[in-house]
Amino acid sequence: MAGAVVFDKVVIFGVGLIGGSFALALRTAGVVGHIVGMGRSKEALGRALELGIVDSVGDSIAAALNGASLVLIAAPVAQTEAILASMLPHLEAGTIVTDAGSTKADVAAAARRALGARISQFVPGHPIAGGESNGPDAAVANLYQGKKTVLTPLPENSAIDIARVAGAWTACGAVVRQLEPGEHDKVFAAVSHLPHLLAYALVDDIANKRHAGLLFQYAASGFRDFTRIAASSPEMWRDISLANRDALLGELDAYLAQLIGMRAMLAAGDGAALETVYANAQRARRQWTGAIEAAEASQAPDVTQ
Ligand SMILES: O=C(O)C(=O)C[C@]1(C(=O)O)C=C[C@@H](O)C=C1
Repeated sequence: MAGAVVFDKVVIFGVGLIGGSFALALRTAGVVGHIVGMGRSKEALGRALELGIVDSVGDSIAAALNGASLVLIAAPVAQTEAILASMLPHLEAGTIVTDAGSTKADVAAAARRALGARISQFVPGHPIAGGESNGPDAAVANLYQGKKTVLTPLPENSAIDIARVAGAWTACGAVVRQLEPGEHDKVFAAVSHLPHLLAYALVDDIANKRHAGLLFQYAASGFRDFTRIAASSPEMWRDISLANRDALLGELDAYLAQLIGMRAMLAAGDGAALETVYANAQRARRQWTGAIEAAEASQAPDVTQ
């Protein structure tokens, strides 16, 4: 890849869907020398090695971090502080550390507690891509292609380190944006964390009904589309929900108010009011998907030449 930043040694904590796809994407782009996998599951690490996602599995944090150019933490967000604290004694001055956590204010605070004066080496990030499957077998080289990655740099980060982390994500095919951590957490509470909570809530509610078997037997594509994300990792979403609790509570309250309003329309048989909500939502949803399609078309290579 012409002009791309090259990373001699990349260490990835968590070699599942997110970390594994990062490894495969960097490798496909030809911007990485050696990739070391780290993590708590020996089974996942072995599988990542077998699939060629990583070149080796770290025997120890000291050995893994020796000469590392870039470290990605792709583990549930509640583990960030412990992982960074375990890295600190072995962290070389030239190593940049980033993460893929879905919440950013708590990650920044955890990093400050764990790294102290070395905080400048940590550039927080969040790739806006994923899926309900996890583990190394779910990893794919094109997961980040055309997707956004949001960096929420800290005041202590150098422009060079921010650019290097941005370069890694650009090499993966992602479009890099920057947000302030609090703003990031508010945005994703609304458009990612709340939808996950709602999908889990609906499936749990149905599953707990006496006639759940009958209901699932007839549930079709509408239910499938609405609830796909309820198949995601409960541990990951427990951590995200708690880490972004205040913003998520705010969004949940607003949604409950919307539901109460719609319940009243339904109870009153007010079809016009219900239809207005449905029409507003349909218009907004179509505008949103239209904008995505237009952006994809403008990014697609010109095949007419
Ligand atoms: O597609 C999915 O399954 C996802 O959950 C992806 C999704 C999202 O909510 O859009 C979830 C968490 C990540 O932080 C980014 C993206």
